[in-house]
Amino acid sequence: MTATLPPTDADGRIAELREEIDACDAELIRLVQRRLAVSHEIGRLRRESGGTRLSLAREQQVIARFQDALGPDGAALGMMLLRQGRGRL
Ligand SMILES: O=C(O)C(=O)C[C@]1(C(=O)O)C=C[C@@H](O)C=C1
Repeated sequence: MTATLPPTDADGRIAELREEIDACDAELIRLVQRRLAVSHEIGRLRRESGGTRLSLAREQQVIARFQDALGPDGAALGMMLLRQGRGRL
C-alpha cells in the first residue's frame, strides 16, 4: 500500500523535488558544454596533425558506454552528444 499525502504536503515535496531536478539539469548543461569544448579541441588537434575528422572506433565506444548504462535511449543520447561535437554527417 502506498502512503497518501495531503495535497498541500505533496505540493511542497514536489516543489523541493523540482529544485533537485533543476540542479541536475544545470549540472547536465554545464557538463554537455564542457564535453563539447573538449570534443572540439580533440577534433582540432587531430585535423592539425593530419588525422581524420572523425574517429568512428571511438564513437562506437562512446555509444556502447551510454547503451550499457542507459539502454536504447542512452545510445540515442550518446549519438546526440557526438553529433553536437562533430555536426551532422
Ligand atoms: O575522441 C575523439 O577522438 C573525438 O574526436 C571526440 C568525439 C566525441 O565527441 O566523443 C568526437 C568525434 C569523434 O568522431 C569521436 C569522438
